[in-house]
Amino acid sequence: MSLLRTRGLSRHFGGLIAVEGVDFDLEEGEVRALIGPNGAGKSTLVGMISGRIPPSRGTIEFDGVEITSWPAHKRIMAGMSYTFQITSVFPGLPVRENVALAARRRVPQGEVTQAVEAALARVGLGERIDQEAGDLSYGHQRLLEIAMGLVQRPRLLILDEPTQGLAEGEVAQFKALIRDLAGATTILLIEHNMQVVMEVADRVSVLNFGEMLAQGTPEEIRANAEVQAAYLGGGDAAA
Ligand SMILES: Nc1ncnc2c1ncn2[C@@H]1O[C@H](COP(=O)(O)OP(=O)(O)OP(=O)(O)O)[C@@H](O)[C@H]1O
Repeated sequence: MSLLRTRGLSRHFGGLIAVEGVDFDLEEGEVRALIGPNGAGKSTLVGMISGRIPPSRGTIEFDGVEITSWPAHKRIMAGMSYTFQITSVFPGLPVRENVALAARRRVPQGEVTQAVEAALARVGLGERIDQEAGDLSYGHQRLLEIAMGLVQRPRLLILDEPTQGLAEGEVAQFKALIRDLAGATTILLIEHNMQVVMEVADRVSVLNFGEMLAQGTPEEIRANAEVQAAYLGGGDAAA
């Protein structure tokens, strides 16, 4: 059974069709990359999956339960974790406190300290646990965000452009982390860096103008003529 399943999922903003009729299935334990040109609808799609954006039409099931109208916090409780672009980091609080706050909803009180330390060690920030989050480099703040997702022990971890702004060494660390998590945690990754996609994803889904253009292994996607025309051939993401 799929862990996540959408049927006919659509979102319109006034007359603009951001996402249209998307049927999307994620199998338990897989690493899936979601790619597509700028404005293709990737953030809108994961916004609907994570409960931040209400769909105009369609349904979402998580672990066999229809969750289409559930608020975001209820989805987190059910094991869905969504990390994006630093906005959830409190710069004035120590790294440890940031992760502990993220742990609150999912981790029993007595296990929080250990869970926080384990999550930070996993992303390579173990030695920075007592620093103020605002003093971390941009790349380390991105890794902190991932730790804040991981500490929730998610069944589905959704990462929105996790390598954006990371230094080369941090990207390598990120790839190793995803390989380490693969199998135990289902991962959905919005990613522009094609090298990362090719190296870590089991399967790739391509959105174009709000519709699912293609899905397949990284090799199949790389060889797909339609995808090349829409995406890989043209813009900066081909690198
Ligand atoms: N709140 C909104 N109001 C109006 N239009 C929106 C809104 N959010 C997104 N859109 C539009 O919907 C379309 C899809 O946007 P979305 O951000 O989902 O694409 P994306 O694939 O994530 O792009 P990027 O790679 O640039 O982040 C775009 O045309 C965008 O301008």
